[in-house]
Amino acid sequence: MDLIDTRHLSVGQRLVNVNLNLVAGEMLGIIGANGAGKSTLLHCLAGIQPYQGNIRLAGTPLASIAERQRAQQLGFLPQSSHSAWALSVRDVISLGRLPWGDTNAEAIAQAAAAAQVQDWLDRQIDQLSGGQQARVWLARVLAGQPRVLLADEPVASLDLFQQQNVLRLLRRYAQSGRGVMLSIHDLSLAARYCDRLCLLHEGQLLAIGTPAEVLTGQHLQQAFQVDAHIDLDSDPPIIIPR
Ligand SMILES: Nc1ncnc2c1ncn2[C@@H]1O[C@H](COP(=O)(O)OP(=O)(O)OP(=O)(O)O)[C@@H](O)[C@H]1O
Repeated sequence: MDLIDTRHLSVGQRLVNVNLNLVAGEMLGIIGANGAGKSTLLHCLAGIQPYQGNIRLAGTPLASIAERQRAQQLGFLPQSSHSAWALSVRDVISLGRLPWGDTNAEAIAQAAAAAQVQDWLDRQIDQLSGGQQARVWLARVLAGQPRVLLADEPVASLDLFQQQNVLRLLRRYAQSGRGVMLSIHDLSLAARYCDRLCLLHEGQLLAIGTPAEVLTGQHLQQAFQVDAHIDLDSDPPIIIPR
């Protein structure tokens, strides 16, 4: 079943006629050069960017879904988050329950454990490092237990161990019958963890499919202007500029 499908999704020249879908159980990686339109696409799906065309959430037009229901179904982790207030980690994670109007202690504890932030619940978020804060904001989204989790570069500020931890947990999250769509610059990690990839180039969908279908020399040359060494058969996969 398609959790998300877009038809002729456009935002001026920033996103042009993008047709894609997110299937239940899958993790879909959005890749492309700086400025290719990855955040713009995620912002449209998250309901914070006006667009032309159609987006459907589990078959229902997104525009016809009440804001609260939409927030229950779709969780969004922006590229960077910060709090204007000195909130505790527990308070930040609890914000993820706002769409439900509860403080489901089990959901909050599970989210904190998954993002490995459970030891900091009583600390102030502004007294954590950048990468530590990023995991707390991820826990906030997880606490809402959305059917579709959208994440804009969720591993950009994380160390090697936490990149692996977060990508594994997002994959498990998708495999539980939900869906995850994330933008990611590290193509080797994208190939290793994503079921399918969607390659954007200058706002257009250049390719969508399995990592082997999308990560070809020709596509990477067109999208990134690099001649890349690609070895998807090695474990882990290797994609680096020559
Ligand atoms: N608020 C905005 N108003 C107008 N144009 C914008 C706005 N935000 C981004 N853009 C433009 O839209 C295009 C796509 O930007 P977007 O942020 O979606 O790219 P991206 O693929 O996420 O890039 P990056 O990898 O650098 O995060 C870029 O040309 C950018 O300059």
